[in-house]
Amino acid sequence: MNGGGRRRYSSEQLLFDAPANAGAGRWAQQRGGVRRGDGEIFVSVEPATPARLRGGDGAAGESPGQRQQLSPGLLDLHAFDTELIPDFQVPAMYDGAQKFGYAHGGGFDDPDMSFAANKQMSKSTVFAESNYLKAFPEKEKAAPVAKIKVVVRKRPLNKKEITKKEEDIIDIEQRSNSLTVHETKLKVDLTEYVEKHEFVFDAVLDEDVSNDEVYRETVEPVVPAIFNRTKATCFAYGQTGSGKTYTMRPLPLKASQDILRLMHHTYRNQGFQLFVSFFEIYGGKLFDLLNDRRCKLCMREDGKQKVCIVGLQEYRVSDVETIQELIERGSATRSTGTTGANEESSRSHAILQLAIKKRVDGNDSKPPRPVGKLSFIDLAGSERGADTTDNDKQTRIEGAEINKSLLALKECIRALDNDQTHIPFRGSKLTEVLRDSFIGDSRTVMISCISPSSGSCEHTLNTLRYADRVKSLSKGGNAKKDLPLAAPLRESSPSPMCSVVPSSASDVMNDITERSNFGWPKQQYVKEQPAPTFVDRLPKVKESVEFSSSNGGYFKEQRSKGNVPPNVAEVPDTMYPQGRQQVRKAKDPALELNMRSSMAYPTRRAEPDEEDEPLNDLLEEEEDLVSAHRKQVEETLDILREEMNLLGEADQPGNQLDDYIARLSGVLSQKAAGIVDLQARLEQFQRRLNENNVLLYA
Ligand SMILES: Nc1ncnc2c1ncn2[C@@H]1O[C@H](COP(=O)(O)OP(=O)(O)OP(=O)(O)O)[C@@H](O)[C@H]1O
Repeated sequence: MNGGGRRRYSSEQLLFDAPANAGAGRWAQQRGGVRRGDGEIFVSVEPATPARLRGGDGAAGESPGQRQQLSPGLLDLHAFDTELIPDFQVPAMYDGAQKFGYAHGGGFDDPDMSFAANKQMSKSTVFAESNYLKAFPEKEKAAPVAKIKVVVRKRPLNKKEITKKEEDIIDIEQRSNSLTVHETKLKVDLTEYVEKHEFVFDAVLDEDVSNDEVYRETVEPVVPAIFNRTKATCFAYGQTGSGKTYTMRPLPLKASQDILRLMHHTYRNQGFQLFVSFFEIYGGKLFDLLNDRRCKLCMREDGKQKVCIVGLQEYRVSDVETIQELIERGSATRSTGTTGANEESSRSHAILQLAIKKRVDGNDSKPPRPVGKLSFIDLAGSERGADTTDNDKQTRIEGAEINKSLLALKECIRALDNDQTHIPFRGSKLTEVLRDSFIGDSRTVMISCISPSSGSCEHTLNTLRYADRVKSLSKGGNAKKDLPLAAPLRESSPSPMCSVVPSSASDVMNDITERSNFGWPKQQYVKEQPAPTFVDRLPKVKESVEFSSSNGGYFKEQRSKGNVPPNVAEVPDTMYPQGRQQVRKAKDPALELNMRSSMAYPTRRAEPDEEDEPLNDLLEEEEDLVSAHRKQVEETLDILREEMNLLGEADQPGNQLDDYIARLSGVLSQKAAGIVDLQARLEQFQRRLNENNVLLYA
């Protein structure tokens, strides 16, 4: 499809390209001050005004057809024509958004680095941007659109992290789309060393990149495609507080502006219409955020296994102001809570969909035909699973549910990765709802949000590994994997990243990648390197410790190799390859001292007895965890058998629906309980490792 060795997807080979994760964010934080009257059908006609949004009298000039644009409460998520279309060249939106009014740092961007929680999009900006419609250039250029694009965005250190003197451990190399995580680790003898993890993605965005730039890098290129029957999905994934909501919040509005611009210019008089819906998945249930979560939505499958959301309201919109008000209203209704890392953390997955439909035969009385769709998903935080053991019951239930959907997402990704014909979309509400967005002609943009702080290192690595896995989907599984850096760095030329084949997404999106410098010359874009205050290039020493990446038997393995306790803490020479000076920022002398001391090589030989006691405990706990895992796998197999029987019986004529529902419900609860239990054990073990200052590969 996209050439360059990219995997081809057909409607049989269901595509699920997104990794997932979760977040809490609010696309807009405050109520927009505009409410729809109870039970009223909201119709927006152009140009809509807030008064109309209140559902008051129909505006002059509306046609009767326009006044009945609320969809009939049954949104067929699969109503799109899934016939595959060849790769197409879609028209680019326009030449440089800045030219038409997207000023840097203005509009919906948030230049405030102090992390103010509630940020409002300025009304004046919105109204001003409506005027861009008039300025839309006739000239268009063709731009290929990658099937999957994985972008990483690093946020700045926040006040709390700065106060705690946490280090920024992420180096971003925008020119090569690579980033490096510097992880401080402890050997089993408690000596420290720094391990580098390098990743390459389709784009990496550092803390200075604005939301406008994020939009241009991620969603803008796919917008024109949805006029060509494409379903595009944009996800934010990352740990709590990593910036998912901050990143996602402005995107739908910016996309709506571009969609309207295309509707009013390129596709003028072609009968296209734009519809907005906004719902959340909370506790495994669906709620309409544009209906004040008043009633629970039902997801149904029709005879053709198409998923429909019964009761979800869709609003036809034709101006930016109305869309903004709807987004604000939905965002304000969204479920949020507090986590350790984020005071206003999303508890739900929020899904905002912009659907393009077309009038049938220019006739307003017939329901318009779905053409394409753009979905924005702000997922709940990826480590919310930790809450399952630490918090109150409600939080634990939320955590379990979030875990379930994230696990289901992973399962879908794994299944796609293995070219399985059956993709387990039914694993969670989230994957069920998203199913149609990943089959047929789809485009997926995943934005992995990461925190720069040393305290978040483990979560950051998890997020990046997840992103890496998704990226590998887009290129037939040969993505550069996150490696402990030993062999590849030693064997490769001075700059290991040079040896990395660019991702196929990058191949396909050459001109977009060119624009990853966001429209201005690369030179300008690259941050000026501060004068190095500390160069942590290590002396070349012989690597003597091998690390096992397998979870089971790490300690045993170390012991059998005689590495416990190790004689001398040696640092693999490959961690900081010669020929490439790793410049890191030492923020103050104390920190510099710290960094230096973390590089020191203690030579004290630990007494075996000193080391053995905690180690034996850990060994025992490790064994317990592995046994529990084994037991869980066995139980899962039993459950699977039970499910197969259940399905077999369900296919028999005259089967009892009640019995089926009850048994299925039991099976699912059992499954979920097993996973939650194992997760709790795993977290307990991780905590113990941390208490003992032992860090392992994730
Ligand atoms: N790139 C950024 N620049 C400045 N501030 C940011 C950036 N990213 C995030 N923030 C700030 O960090 C805080 C947490 O961000 P946000 O709520 O988006 O995280 P989240 O990933 O959605 O968290 P959760 O999963 O808990 O909902 C917010 O106050 C936000 O304003």
